[in-house]
Amino acid sequence: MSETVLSIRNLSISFKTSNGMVNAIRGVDLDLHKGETVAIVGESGSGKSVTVKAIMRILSSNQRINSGSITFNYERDGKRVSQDLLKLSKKEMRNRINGKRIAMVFQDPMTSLNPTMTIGHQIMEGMIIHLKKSRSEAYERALELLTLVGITAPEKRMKCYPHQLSGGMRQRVVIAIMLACNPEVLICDEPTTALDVTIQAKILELIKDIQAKTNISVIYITHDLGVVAKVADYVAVMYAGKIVERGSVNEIFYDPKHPYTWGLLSSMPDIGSENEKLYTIPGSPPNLLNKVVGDAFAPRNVHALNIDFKQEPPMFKVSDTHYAATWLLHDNAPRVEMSDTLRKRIDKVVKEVGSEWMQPHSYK
Ligand SMILES: Nc1ncnc2c1ncn2[C@@H]1O[C@H](COP(=O)(O)OP(=O)(O)OP(=O)(O)O)[C@@H](O)[C@H]1O
Repeated sequence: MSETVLSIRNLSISFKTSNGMVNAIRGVDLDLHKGETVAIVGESGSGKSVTVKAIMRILSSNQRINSGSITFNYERDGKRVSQDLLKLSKKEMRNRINGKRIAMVFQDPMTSLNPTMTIGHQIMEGMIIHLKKSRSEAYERALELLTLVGITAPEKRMKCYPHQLSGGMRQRVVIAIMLACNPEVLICDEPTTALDVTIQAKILELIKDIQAKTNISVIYITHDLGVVAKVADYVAVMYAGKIVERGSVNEIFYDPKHPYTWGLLSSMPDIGSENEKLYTIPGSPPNLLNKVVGDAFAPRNVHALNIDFKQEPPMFKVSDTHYAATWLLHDNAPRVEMSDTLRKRIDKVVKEVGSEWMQPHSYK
């Protein structure tokens, strides 16, 4: 397996609110390796955005980091250094990390673009400030980046303002801006949801393409398991502020172990045929203002065991790369498998999505 670029350990984060403390992240562990894509999936409110915003240290001021570390291994002055990002000051984060070594693409490209500046200026700015490039060097590189992200007539586009471009083009420009400083990690927070399906597919292809060319590591946040299937090497499934299952994309799609993952896969729209009623997981996630006892998913889990209501399950090892936090994996638990209906639905989507992502994983 390739070098670990980012390693999150035991991360717990709460938010102070007028109703009390919201325990948004409860002991997250996550690794990102060089050149690989980890997708974080889960329902709304499961803690995906808080996790990546913690990496960038851009959480709101009511945040409290209760425990944990976020170790980033990166290149500085020609040497590999290891740094706990939680120990850096905001200023050090701004000068050394954000935008330069870790870049983030948000759902709405307009949040990252300045409407009053030409896109050329915006792509060149980071290179001039962070990489100390001359204007002409930055200009040449900006043209290359626009070409890399699939924008034709780049000289002409450099002079455009964001409002003169379509949504898909703006997202491409944001990706070009994010790549300008050659970051080692790119974080994409549902960057395609605001776009139509064809453009979505093109942006996903673009991110994969860039990864193949630059060996950048990517964290991809999404609700959409279809997207995961297309972009990810590894998947982390989040529920109520915890990662409840993680594994390679094949392990998560072919051999999911956590009943929550079964639920997510069953509710994946791509799987249901037109006649089939789309499945939704019954109930709703717990209120994180309250202390969670046992397995947070237990009240929604038809396969719940008595222990689920009393004790939190540890991460059980399924393979070197596959772990799941469900008591169903305990030796003494009854044997429960995903339903036949789900198995059939997964097989169907595998056929639909097809292609190389369902081939055995080869580690880079
Ligand atoms: N500033 C904040 N103050 C209080 N609670 C917050 C704050 N930011 C996030 N939370 C809470 O933290 C939890 C996790 O939120 P997060 O945005 O990470 O979810 P998510 O999985 O990214 O959801 P979505 O898919 O809807 O973006 C939620 O319960 C949310 O209400």
